Amino acid sequence: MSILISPSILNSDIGNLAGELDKISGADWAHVDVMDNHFVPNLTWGLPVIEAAKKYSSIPIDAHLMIEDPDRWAPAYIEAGAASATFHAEAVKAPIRLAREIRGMGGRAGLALSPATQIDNYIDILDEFDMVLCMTVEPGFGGQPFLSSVMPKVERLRELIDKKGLETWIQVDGGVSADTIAQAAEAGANNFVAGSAVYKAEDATQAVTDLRELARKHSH
Ligand SMILES: O=C(CO)[C@H](O)[C@H](O)COP(=O)(O)O
Ligand SMILES: [Co+2]
Repeated sequence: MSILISPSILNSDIGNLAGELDKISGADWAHVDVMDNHFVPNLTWGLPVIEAAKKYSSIPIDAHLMIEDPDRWAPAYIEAGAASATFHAEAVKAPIRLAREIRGMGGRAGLALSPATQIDNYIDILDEFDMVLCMTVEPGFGGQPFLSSVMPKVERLRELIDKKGLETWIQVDGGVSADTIAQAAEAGANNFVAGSAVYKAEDATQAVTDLRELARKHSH
């Protein structure tokens, strides 16, 4: 399974969106965190930023929707230009219907699990999703420490996906850095979101290269 690096623009200089996206042109995806101040206690941005990112960069956009009522809003993110829309298990009402709608529009459908949410309810419907996002911080803010306690869930998910012969990506998001990416790769994640570790680095482009190398070295 390919290793994918998806820098989060959460802590980038959003006033210079085009330049900030340019710094990560060597990455695979640009992770855009949408927060509504209801699902999480923080407010970021919505559809216009997806449209702008699409306009100013050719990197595929990975929309992480930390919002209430994703059933209503997620398709609009694909319509706005995101290649992938990830909605939270804790917020969605009809995950199968929503995933099918996203896929029907040509997008990738992602299911996000907050740290305390288990995968048991989704095991039989894993094939409905292109990606499962295992949050390694409580959603809402960048710069929080990585929760190693989520790794057994990643390991179990990797086993289930492989046993079923699926191509579903496992994404980890939150506190991923040069110090923590190895554990996530060893547990079986293949898609790594890194916000602070990229945008607070002196050289964001180099940080992406370094993270990719570490993830490759530790994945199996
Ligand atoms: O979804 C998120 C927070 O809810 C962010 O994607 C995540 O926190 C990235 O930032 P950092 O790498 O600094 O943790
Ligand atoms: Co995110």
